[in-house]
Amino acid sequence: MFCHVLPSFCCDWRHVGSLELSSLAWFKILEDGNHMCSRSCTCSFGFLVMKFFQLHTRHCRSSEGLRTCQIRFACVAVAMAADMLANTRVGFIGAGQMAEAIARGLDKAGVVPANKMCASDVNVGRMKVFESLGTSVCSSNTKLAETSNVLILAVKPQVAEKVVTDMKPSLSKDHLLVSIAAGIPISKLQDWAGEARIVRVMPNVACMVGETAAGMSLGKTATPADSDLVTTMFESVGKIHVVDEKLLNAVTGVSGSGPAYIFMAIEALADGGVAAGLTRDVAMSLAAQTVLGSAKMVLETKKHPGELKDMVTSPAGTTIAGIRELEDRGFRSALINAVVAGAKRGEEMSKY
Ligand SMILES: NC(=O)C1=CN([C@@H]2O[C@H](COP(=O)(O)OP(=O)(O)OC[C@H]3O[C@@H](n4cnc5c(N)ncnc54)[C@H](OP(=O)(O)O)[C@@H]3O)[C@@H](O)[C@H]2O)C=CC1
Ligand SMILES: O=C(O)[C@@H]1CCC=N1
Repeated sequence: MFCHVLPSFCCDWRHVGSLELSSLAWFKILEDGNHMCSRSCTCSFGFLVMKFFQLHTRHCRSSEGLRTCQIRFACVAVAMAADMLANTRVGFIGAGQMAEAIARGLDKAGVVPANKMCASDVNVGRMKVFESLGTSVCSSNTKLAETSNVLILAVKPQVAEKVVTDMKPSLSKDHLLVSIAAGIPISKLQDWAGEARIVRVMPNVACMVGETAAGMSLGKTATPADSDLVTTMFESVGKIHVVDEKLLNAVTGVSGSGPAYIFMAIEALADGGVAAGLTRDVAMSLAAQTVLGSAKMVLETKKHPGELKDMVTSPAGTTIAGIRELEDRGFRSALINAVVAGAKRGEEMSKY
């Protein structure tokens, strides 16, 4: 069955921009896939499995054939993803809030276990935090480059140039540098880093709970396999979209900075609840759960938020009274302006 399916399958797989493999490697993966399936069924590479399922559906006419092939492709997907991640050693340059959020998320998802991550930071306290996660720590960024093939640049943008240029002699084309620094263009990162392959990602802090919203753009020498690896890593802690690099500042405005706006909204909703007589605990729980439920409704129903808002709004009822207040005070306009201001600030930062 594989002999029948494989040629067009390989073709499709390449078409979606994945690993380039010789046919021998493919057969090894197929064999390993069968072996791994029995012991790795719980592997969290659902998106890869789905890709394989979708691609394969075109090749199977009978439901029995489809089922058998789906199982085999699932095995292949698991084997490929495991193979890709097996050689990945993630090093965090800067062990601050975002590095911790990503490290915790990757470890929790089982995609990169803590013992395959390392961090370096000028702040000893932050290194201790990473040690407590079970990762190793390095005494310098240069040492980090010696032990890690995927480096996540997680220092503040203001120090990024010095940090990366200091590391340049220890970077080679075998390193993938994933920068999460706001506003720093790939062209500058490439100049500072020399031969390392560059991917720029704008995630948000919700990596920590597996619900990040991220955008990414690839540098010129980054490969489809790099794209797959970064996608796998960030899909294990949320959602990631590939965007044109010029739109990454817009991503920063919406979802990079967005959690801060939503935290403020939750705090303000809870304050309102307290003002109306609720205890702080109950008000906070109601406010946070309301944001969670509303976001889920947008994502799961795929209905326009305006339509969902109308579902809540009874004629002459309580909600329209509240909406009128918000409209009077420019609620929507304030959010739109906040996103645009964040994006504009990202553009300014890219010019330093
Ligand atoms: N916070 C967020 O929600 C998001 C942040 N980002 C981006 O992520 C990056 C990190 O942000 P964040 O985690 O908030 O920042 P943090 O300040 O929490 O983390 C940066 C860490 O890097 C350390 N550091 C400073 N200089 C060096 C150096 N030379 N070598 C190694 N480590 C060093 C800092 O130490 P010290 O404090 O002592 O200087 C600090 O511990 C930024 O570029 C930001 O734009 C992207 C998306 C979201
Ligand atoms: O405020 C900042 O600059 C960073 C980037 C996105 C979120 N925090």
